[in-house]
Amino acid sequence: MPSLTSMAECILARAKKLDAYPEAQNIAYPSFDDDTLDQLPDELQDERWALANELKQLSRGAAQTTLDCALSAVDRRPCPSRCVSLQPGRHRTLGSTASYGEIAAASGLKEDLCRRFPRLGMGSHFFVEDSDTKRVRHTASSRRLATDRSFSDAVGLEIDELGPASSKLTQVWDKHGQEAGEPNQSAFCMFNETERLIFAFLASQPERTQRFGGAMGFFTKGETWDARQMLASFDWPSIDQPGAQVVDIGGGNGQISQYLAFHTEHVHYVVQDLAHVVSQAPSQLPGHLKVRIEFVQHDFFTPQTMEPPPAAFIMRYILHNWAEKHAIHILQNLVPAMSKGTKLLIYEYVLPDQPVTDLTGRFGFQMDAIMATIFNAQERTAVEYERLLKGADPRYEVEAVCRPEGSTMSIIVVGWTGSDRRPTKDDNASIKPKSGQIKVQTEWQITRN
Ligand SMILES: C[S@@+](CC[C@H](N)C(=O)[O-])C[C@H]1O[C@@H](n2cnc3c(N)ncnc32)[C@H](O)[C@@H]1O
Repeated sequence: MPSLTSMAECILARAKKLDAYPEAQNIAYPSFDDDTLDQLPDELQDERWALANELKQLSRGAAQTTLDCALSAVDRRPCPSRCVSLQPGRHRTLGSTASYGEIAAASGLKEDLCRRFPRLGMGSHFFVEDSDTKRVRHTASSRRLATDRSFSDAVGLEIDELGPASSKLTQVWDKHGQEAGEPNQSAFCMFNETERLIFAFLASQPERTQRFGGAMGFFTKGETWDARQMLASFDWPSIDQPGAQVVDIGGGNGQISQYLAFHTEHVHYVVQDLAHVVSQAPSQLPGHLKVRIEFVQHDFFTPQTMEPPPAAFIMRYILHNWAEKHAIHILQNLVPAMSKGTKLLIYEYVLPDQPVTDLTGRFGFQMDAIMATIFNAQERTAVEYERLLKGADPRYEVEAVCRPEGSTMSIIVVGWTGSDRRPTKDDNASIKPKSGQIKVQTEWQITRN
């Protein structure tokens, strides 16, 4: 470990880089009142995250850092979710400052509670109390919660749904085994005492459904999630021929197909999903894309029957929702429609095969824990994706794993080494999986040896 002084020098260099931003924009430096670095370009976000993270932990010491982490749920939970912030719009009666009595009247909570819990949050610069008037006002953190709906949805989802549900993970492993892979036996299901999957379960509770949707919107906005990565990672002109079809498996409302249709000329997109999704989705499609995009009901746990085979299949955010045996099943169901030249493009997090401390890298591990909690599923490393594909069918061949600069997400380009004709059982018997052939490079490209 470097000395504290040399770490501080590193911080100084980073701080200068970050300061250059408000200076160039002619805005104030960040404070607890006003987070002026909030709109930093994505490439600087990691710099910000790294600014003093390690030094902060070292200066607090091992025990206190661990306690801080353990206490964070107690620290934050009652404060934002119960007092003022998680229901923006609900407390418009409050002015720019409020007494504890006014907060109590607006929130319907006892004044005593409205004093104790915000004061706890104030230790983390969440609300601030004027020492003379004892009136409370927002800081940048509490104001953001009160004014940005999708942000408060994201925080609310973590505090009220995912955190409590994840406490059941070890009980799930005890009850169903560590290989537990059934989504209806997940920690989320155990916590909510249901066997219904999260979407079906939440469907009967509009507020929770809305919060889930808002949180997803928050987590997936910004350049690091951009659909452009799908465009950048594959040679689309090579398949953009008249008659070419691309199948968007579990494509939801066709968001990615819409984006790709806009950037290709000829390809016809077939968005497959469950009945209740495809019955609603076409109405959301802009009129000019209706001839290029078609919605078809198809359960990905049944074989594809497309004839002729499509130029490519896309799977975005599909495999990470499923444990290995189910993911293998989904991949095997593509086989009847695979042909030489057919590509499978998988858009997912691809976890590094090592612990990471940078912001975007850590998010993949957090999503891994969330997938485990909600679906008994997981994010995977590049090697695990290769193993999954080969386990489904040895004729799948990972051609590249691309993580464009600054992106959270990766695209795995998969080719098909089988013949043009429909595969038979004999094909399966004669082709053995090749292993240990991929090399992960530091820039997150994977190439074959
Ligand atoms: C996480 S969403 C991803 C949606 C879309 N691919 C995207 O990136 O916006 C998973 C999708 O899988 C669909 N899905 C779930 N089970 C399915 C099944 N058995 N067959 C087809 N689609 C399914 C869901 O309806 C949902 O649209």
